[in-house]
Amino acid sequence: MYDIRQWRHVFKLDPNKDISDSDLEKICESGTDAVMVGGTDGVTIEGVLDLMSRVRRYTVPCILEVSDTEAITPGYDLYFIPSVLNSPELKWVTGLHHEAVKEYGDLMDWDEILVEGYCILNGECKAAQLTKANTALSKEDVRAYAMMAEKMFKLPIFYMEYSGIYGDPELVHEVKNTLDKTVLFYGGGIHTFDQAAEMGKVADVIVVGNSVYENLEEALSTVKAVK
Ligand SMILES: CC(C)=CCC/C(C)=C/CC/C(C)=C/CC/C(C)=C/CC/C(C)=C/CC/C(C)=C/CC/C(C)=C/COP(=O)(O)OP(=O)(O)O
Ligand SMILES: O=P(O)(O)OC[C@@H](O)CO
Ligand SMILES: [Mg+2]
Repeated sequence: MYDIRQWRHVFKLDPNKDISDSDLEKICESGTDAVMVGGTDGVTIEGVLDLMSRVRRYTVPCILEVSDTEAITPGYDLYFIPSVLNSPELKWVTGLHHEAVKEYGDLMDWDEILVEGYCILNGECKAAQLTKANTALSKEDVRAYAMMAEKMFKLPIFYMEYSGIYGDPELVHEVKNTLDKTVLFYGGGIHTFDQAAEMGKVADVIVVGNSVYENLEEALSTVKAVK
């Protein structure tokens, strides 16, 4: 139904932040491949439902990136489920997932669910703090997580998460060369056309989050940089 291997660009909206109708229209009509709803903190069912109903006015695919079992609702096109491969706490790798599948497993349409193998690389970001991710990683460490995601666990997505800071395009390039089928998502610190173009050359899909709330016109320019 949705072929993420064709995607190049995703906007990530935070249910914990306000966005006006006119800004949301620009985002949804920008030519991005999808709008993903997700955040680390303050993710409530009200926020998730509000963004879903407002993004639904447009034809752009709408994804919920699940970070809290209390804030899941039917009605999204796809559900992305993060599993933080470099967290030492089982809870963030398979623990919460086990609880959620116990509760919703029989109701779930598994064709709508894609697991993201997360590798968090900015130790200062909220997701790293929450999951106590080990971000002191060498190139070999990151490549090994990518290989595990693809070859061992057959995950559809490997997500290099720098949330809040611009990452290392050379490392992203190395990881891209490690992957064959698994789609490489890059997210973090993309604000400008040039940054999007640079990361877009090495990652399959770039994710643009916070800059939407900081400088929307520049954020919109990132779509044209990769498409
Ligand atoms: C009928 C019905 C309800 C259907 C739906 C079925 C369905 C989809 C069920 C889900 C089943 C399932 C397996 C759920 C998993 C549950 C879960 C809670 C998993 C844990 C996820 C996880 C590891 C979270 C940790 C944090 C994380 C990695 C978040 C990702 C998003 C992220 C990094 C955002 C950036 O953060 P932000 O808040 O924007 O940070 P700043 O403010 O600093 O920018
Ligand atoms: O907010 P930014 O830094 O753009 O990061 C995007 C996304 O990877 C966050 O999960
Ligand atoms: Mg954010």
